[in-house]
Amino acid sequence: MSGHGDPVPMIARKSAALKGVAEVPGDKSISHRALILGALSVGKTEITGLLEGQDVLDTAKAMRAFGATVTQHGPGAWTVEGVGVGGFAEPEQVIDCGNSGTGVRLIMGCMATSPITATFTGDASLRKRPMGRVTDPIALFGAHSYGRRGGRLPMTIVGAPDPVPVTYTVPMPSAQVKSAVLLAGLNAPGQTVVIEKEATRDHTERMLRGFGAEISVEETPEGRVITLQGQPELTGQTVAVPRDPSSAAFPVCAALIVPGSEIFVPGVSQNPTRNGLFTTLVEMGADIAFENPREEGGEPVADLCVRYSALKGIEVPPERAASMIDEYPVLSVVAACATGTTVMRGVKELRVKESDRIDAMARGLEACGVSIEEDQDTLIVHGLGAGNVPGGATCATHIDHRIAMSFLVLGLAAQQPISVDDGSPIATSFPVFEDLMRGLGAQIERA
Ligand SMILES: O=C(O)C1=C[C@@H](OP(=O)(O)O)[C@@H](O)[C@H](O)C1
Ligand SMILES: C=C(OP(=O)(O)O)C(=O)O
Repeated sequence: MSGHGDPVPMIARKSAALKGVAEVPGDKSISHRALILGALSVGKTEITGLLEGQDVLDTAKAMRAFGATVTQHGPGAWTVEGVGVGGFAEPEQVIDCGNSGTGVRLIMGCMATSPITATFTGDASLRKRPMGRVTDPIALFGAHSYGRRGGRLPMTIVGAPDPVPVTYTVPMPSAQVKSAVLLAGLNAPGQTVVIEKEATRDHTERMLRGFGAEISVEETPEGRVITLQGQPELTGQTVAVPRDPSSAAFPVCAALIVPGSEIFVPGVSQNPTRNGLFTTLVEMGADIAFENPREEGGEPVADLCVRYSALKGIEVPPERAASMIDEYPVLSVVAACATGTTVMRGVKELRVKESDRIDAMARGLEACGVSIEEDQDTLIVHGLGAGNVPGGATCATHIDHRIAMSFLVLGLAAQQPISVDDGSPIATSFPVFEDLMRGLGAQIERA
């Protein structure tokens, strides 16, 4: 919701070894897509393991506003009775996507080729984020958009009454933009082609195929060429949402930096377009066993067994950035506890997330006594080694869940407690974070 309530200051203190099982919630990206594709299908979609974070709840509400019937039956168990491709009704009220870039951008895409008008808004963080990256390609289908200067929310989209198919090369590595174009292409006649120079998370492609769309992906020297046949009949499916690797990152990184820790994190998605953090941590010397690899709900998953490790800084290959884009904040915390320097290049997309994540991490790490270097596209952290981060600061989270969780993780291993000014945004993606971390032995409290 666009209202951002009272701030919730939180504090994390140096903790004894973390132990136990961390059952992290369902994947946020897949949860949004399950609701949206369910709404665009004919018949009933049954979802288990849905993330009940605020971002996803806002998408559920939006799908109701466009005419779908979305019902919760129990924890994580939801059904969607869809209206079919091209069947969206015109919402009577403003669509409030709260804190969620994924929600607003994907929904703008899927209404842009229907003869309806919708107005979108979000919280103070989302209202600062660029929407031109979606309104540019949907204009090619024939949609019009009227927003604030700089392509900011609130924004009204007038859908194309007679959409034409589009061939579009995504100018930045963004699964949200790729997905918005594919979802718009669903209700255009003929073939919509999306070209991405760097592979980004592929849940939309996988799920569109699973719901019955004709979609092909070709790896070419120019990048991944995705071809979608327009106006398919999508039919309701059963979707088992795997656990979110981006949420798993927090207990995993906490266990790596708190001496003596050993935790088990079951059923985490290992989709190769999402698992860059785990590859990076192993290169830094992390003791992570990937047990029982299997397929669940069309995604590769594994159980992770993670033990405290003495880590060393590395240079993260820039071409890995898209597969770990949301994990750089917590990686920079791990880097502060490693020996040597960790270089993260090719990360300028971090500047347009819920906050400018390069700036937020740089300022917070400096306040905690860690030395950093940054430029527009780079963050470099000079690690102090395990147990040597002074801490003793309050870090600003800028309505950004991942910044809040990252500094709370650092507080578990720092010499002095670390506070965050506002932990409330954690509920957007990981509503059980506090309880889950405390269950492992982490000293995290509301301040
Ligand atoms: O498509 C998605 O579900 C997402 C794509 C990424 O954003 P961009 O597309 O802006 O890179 C990521 O940061 C976000 O958390 C979820
Ligand atoms: C960037 C993120 O989400 P969104 O873009 O959906 O707000 C995130 O969850 O880290």
